[in-house]
Amino acid sequence: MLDKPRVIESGNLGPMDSALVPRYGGAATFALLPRLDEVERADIKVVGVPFDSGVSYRPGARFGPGHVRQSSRLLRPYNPATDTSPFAQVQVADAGDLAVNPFDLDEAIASIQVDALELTEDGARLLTIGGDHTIALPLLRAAAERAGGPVALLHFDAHLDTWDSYFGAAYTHGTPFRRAAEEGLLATEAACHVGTRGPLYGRKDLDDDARFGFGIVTSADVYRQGADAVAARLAERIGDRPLYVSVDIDVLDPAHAPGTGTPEAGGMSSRELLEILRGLRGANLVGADVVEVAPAYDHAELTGIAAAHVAYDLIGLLEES
Ligand SMILES: N=C(N)NCCCC(=O)O
Ligand SMILES: [Zn+2]
Ligand SMILES: [Zn+2]
Repeated sequence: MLDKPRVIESGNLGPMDSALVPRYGGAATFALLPRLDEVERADIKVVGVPFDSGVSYRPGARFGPGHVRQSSRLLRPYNPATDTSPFAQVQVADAGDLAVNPFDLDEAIASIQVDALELTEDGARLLTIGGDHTIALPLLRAAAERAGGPVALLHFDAHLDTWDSYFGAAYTHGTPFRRAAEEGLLATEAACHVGTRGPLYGRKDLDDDARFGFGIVTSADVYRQGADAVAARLAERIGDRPLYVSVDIDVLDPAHAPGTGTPEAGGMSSRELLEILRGLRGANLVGADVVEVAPAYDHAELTGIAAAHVAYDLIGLLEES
């Protein structure tokens, strides 16, 4: 059967209809959505960046996009938490994976930026699946260019990722937000890390981070204050600025997301992360990524499923922006 029945709402081509086609068969697109070449145009494009040449510990996030797509087969079209059907009001499509050079980091970063600009030329917004966190830098460059200036940033991560360099290298998965701040891509008064925890190299890491203007909501803050209060504070800080959201899946506790490259104990639950995202409804989201899914360390698709659900809620936020 070549022409598979799809859910169609408001003229938008949605996921394959899992009541009529086995959702576990055939090649996976994100949430079984149509490929970009199957639609005339798309308002939101899901794109994979299979790249992990910037990692400082376990490799494997290059397999993240394929794994998250596989883990997204069970997503359904209606999200009761927000009373919305994220694929109904706008056209969402899977743009496949970027062809990124694994042997030349500079070329990879440059090409991700070019491709992100090309994919958003028609006004579409991107939900990117990584890939290691290095890719957030070119994605932020493209987002700031499209927004016409610095963007607000919510960075969900166990790590600050504002370190300066590793082995003398300036472009790594531990440094993208320092580079972004140096390049003036961020409205740093509206930039915040959420979910940070774990040992640092020294007190200086926090001082440097504060000097760039980032706010910090630690994993312990989320635990003590709760998701709703944290989301309200973040929403206030962001205001109506164009917002980019970057989710490093290691923001979740290793119990919720074991399949990642630099795991740290004491993290948020998937429920807390999803509830914070839902508390951001009304924000002016211009782009988002979910990165650092390394399937070789995943069990029972825990990490892939968490990443797929986070991406699904991010699409809901993009759709409403
Ligand atoms: N972006 C992620 N996932 N990790 C950064 C860890 C940097 C380090 O090795 O200290
Ligand atoms: Zn991290
Ligand atoms: Zn990170």
